[in-house]
Amino acid sequence: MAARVLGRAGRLAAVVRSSAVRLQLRLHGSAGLRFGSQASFFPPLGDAMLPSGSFNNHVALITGGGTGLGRAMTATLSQLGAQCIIASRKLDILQRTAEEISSQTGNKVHAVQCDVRDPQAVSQCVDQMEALTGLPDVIINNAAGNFVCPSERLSPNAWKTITDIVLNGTAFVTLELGKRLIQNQKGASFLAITTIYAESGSGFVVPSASAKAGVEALYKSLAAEWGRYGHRFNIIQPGPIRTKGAFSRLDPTGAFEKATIDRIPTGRLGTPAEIANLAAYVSSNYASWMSGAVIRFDGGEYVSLAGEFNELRSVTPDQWKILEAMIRNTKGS
Ligand SMILES: CC/C=C\C/C=C\C/C=C\C/C=C\C=C\C(=O)SCCNC(=O)CCNC(=O)[C@H](O)C(C)(C)COP(=O)(O)OP(=O)(O)OC[C@H]1O[C@@H](n2cnc3c(N)ncnc32)[C@H](O)[C@@H]1OP(=O)(O)O
Ligand SMILES: NC(=O)C1=CN([C@@H]2O[C@H](COP(=O)(O)OP(=O)(O)OC[C@H]3O[C@@H](n4cnc5c(N)ncnc54)[C@H](OP(=O)(O)O)[C@@H]3O)[C@@H](O)[C@H]2O)C=CC1
Repeated sequence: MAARVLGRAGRLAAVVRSSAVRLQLRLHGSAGLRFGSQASFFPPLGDAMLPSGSFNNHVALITGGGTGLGRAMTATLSQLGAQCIIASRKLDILQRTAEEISSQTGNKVHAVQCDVRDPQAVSQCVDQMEALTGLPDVIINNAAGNFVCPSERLSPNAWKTITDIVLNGTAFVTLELGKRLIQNQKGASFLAITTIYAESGSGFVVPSASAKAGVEALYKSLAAEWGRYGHRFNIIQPGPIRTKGAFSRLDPTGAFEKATIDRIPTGRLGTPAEIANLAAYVSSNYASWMSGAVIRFDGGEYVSLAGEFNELRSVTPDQWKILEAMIRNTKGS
């Protein structure tokens, strides 16, 4: 009897061992489910989520509002009734965007040239804004600079350029407006756009990771300090959303796009309209109790990268039968 049981266990172990070799070969050959196919479960919606008029009589400043995600946020706020000011270095691009959005929504978008690295330029931009619209109710710090680069190739000026735009630029805009709003006893919503690797850090984008982490510390600190002046401070950490500015500097050949999508549990990139809806909600009076929040908006990419067993997604149900048998076979060992 004992010999029969031992014989059966031995045969099972042999089957399991040979199946395990086949399984290993197949895994190394990247067999299994294609993760990207899950996108059909998560179709993006493009229309504005908040009721129309949610930003009537509101003024919004969006840095970097001429392109990419900043442009999408400006379009949504403008559609919902806000008077917007968009600010960055390239006046021609800002003016084109402002005209296009104004003509679509019927609400004025103003273009103001400003390099956020220069505190004097920021102060002049706010002067111009005060003259055009008065002080803002909504401030979105969205302007940024970035490129992939091995850290050993970074010059001091490369480091300074990125950290000046991202951390110092956000601080200059926030402090200049904060002081004037406090003086005028006017409350406002401040939103900073960071990135998921502000939390984890990331190789090859080290100046950006360091500066975005600084922006998060700045906003969490001011959420605690300036609530007494009527100011809210929140952070959105986007995952990958296709924009010319980001993709041309972070994946110039397009070689990494498929791998990026494959690791996102919702199987696709985000869209500018989706983040614009979230930014509009966070900046609106519907979110008046939200301050100090850090909202990760990445289709699940961060947790997907973090969990050390997540690669087991590529194991098929048949392969699981084998793995389970192997694990159960360890009983008593
Ligand atoms: C594996 C991933 C695969 C796929 C994913 C794809 C995409 C997205 C996924 C996630 C995104 C997550 C986060 C995104 C964060 C972002 O911020 S994206 C937004 C990017 N947008 C921009 O950067 C727009 C603005 N950028 C610019 O204007 C320029 O690129 C700038 C360089 C940042 C600034 O221009 P400026 O004219 O002021 O500066 P320069 O004089 O040209 O350069 C200053 C110094 O930097 C050095 N430099 C410039 N480029 C590089 C480079 N590519 N590599 C190394 N060094 C560089 C330059 O030489 C200067 O230094 P110096 O020579 O010592 O003087
Ligand atoms: N797209 C993505 O996948 C992700 C984006 N993000 C973040 O989203 C935000 C928007 O990025 P995205 O739209 O993709 O990229 P863009 O390159 O389109 O946007 C960056 C904007 O910043 C402005 N800008 C750059 N330098 C300065 C400066 N010195 N002064 C003022 N404005 C400046 C640029 O305008 P100009 O050249 O006219 O100055 C541009 O409009 C950024 O904060 C980025 O870090 C975060 C994670 C993922």
